[in-house]
Amino acid sequence: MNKNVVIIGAGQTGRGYLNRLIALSNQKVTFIDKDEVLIHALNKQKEYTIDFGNQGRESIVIDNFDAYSIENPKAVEALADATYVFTSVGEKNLVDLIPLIKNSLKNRGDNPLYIITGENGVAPKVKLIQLTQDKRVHLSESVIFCTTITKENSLDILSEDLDFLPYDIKFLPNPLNYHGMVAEENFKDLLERKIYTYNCLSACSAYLGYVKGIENYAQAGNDIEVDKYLHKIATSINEAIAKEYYVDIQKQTEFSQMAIKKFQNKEIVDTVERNVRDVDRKLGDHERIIAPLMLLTKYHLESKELLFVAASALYYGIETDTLIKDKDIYEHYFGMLSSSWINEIKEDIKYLEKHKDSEELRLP
Ligand SMILES: NC(=O)c1ccc[n+]([C@@H]2O[C@H](COP(=O)([O-])OP(=O)(O)OC[C@H]3O[C@@H](n4cnc5c(N)ncnc54)[C@H](O)[C@@H]3O)[C@@H](O)[C@H]2O)c1
Ligand SMILES: O=P(O)(O)OC[C@@H](O)[C@@H](O)[C@H](O)[C@H](O)CO
Repeated sequence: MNKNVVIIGAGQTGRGYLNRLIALSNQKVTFIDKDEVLIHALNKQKEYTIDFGNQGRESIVIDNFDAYSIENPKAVEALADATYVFTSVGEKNLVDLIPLIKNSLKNRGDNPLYIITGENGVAPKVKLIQLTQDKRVHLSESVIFCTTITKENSLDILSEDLDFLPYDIKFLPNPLNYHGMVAEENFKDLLERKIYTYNCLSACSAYLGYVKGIENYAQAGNDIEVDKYLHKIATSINEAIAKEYYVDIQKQTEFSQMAIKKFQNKEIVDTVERNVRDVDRKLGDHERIIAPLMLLTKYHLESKELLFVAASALYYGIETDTLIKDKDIYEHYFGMLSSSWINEIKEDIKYLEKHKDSEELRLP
């Protein structure tokens, strides 16, 4: 395939996952990133390796790329020549890409530009919507199921062994003929279901792991109490999600079981720290904790365990000073929930504060 491909964001997903699928299709790629140190390292080393730990898959050496910092005029040139631009910068950073992409449109011919987001979030492309004022620009989305983790002080990546990238075909004229990329017709539902199942359960392991003082992510997921919470929460949210998205309950249960299995897999050496990051985003109304709680409300269900996860996330935010400054943080983050649920969260916070110094926190 001779289409030019750019990946904005040469981090864990951009470098370790999106480009793996593209490199395995023998396609060249241009990375663009704001991190000058990372770009310098990519240009100096000219290759990096993706390892799969003990999952039984051979490592892959990746050397199919050029790499430019956003300040380099060659970044704009590469964008002007690109047919496909994948992003993997974090949903909240997408708006920052608008000036760069707009700039590249000035040097572009009539050819269409297809931007495919590779971000967690239920509608990440909305952040780029103003680009579609230019009729050449088309926005699509993909959903990232694969976990990729940077190795310390290295370009190399440790990855889950999964080459499966569903993407929204509705906004593209042709399928993406790259390894592992799968056209999805009913994409919006899949993306929401993924965030409310996988990322909800991921947040459960992560924030419960945090309050229990566990640093290794799979260890957190395998903790006896956390495991019990994960299964109870899955049972409640599955019922609501199956109803909301008209999915067979058995199919949704299997979906959540795959998520729990993945987050408990000790071969994927991930950290609680990576999974708790950006708590302000993760506590958003359409995100992994509040949206499933709202679905529970809609279908007259409840989960004390998920409320405790919400409290643990807030507690993490308070402790790390990473919440939005608001005089009423309960109203700010939980204003959509019923007052009785907000009161439960407040009680949970008191419990967490009371047991702050205990050797090992027991989940209530
Ligand atoms: N790592 C995973 O396992 C995983 C799994 C599922 C989804 N995701 C999603 O993938 C996306 C990327 O996550 P990641 O883990 O690769 O993060 P990361 O921090 O490893 O990489 C993000 C990269 O984007 C770059 N960046 C940020 N803002 C930029 C800007 N304005 N212009 C250019 N470059 C910019 C950063 O410098 C960094 O190199 C996120 O939306 C995340 O939710 C990641
Ligand atoms: O990448 P974030 O910060 O949105 O979320 C952290 C994890 O939930 C996430 O990376 C998952 O591991 C991933 O989405 C795979 O399901």
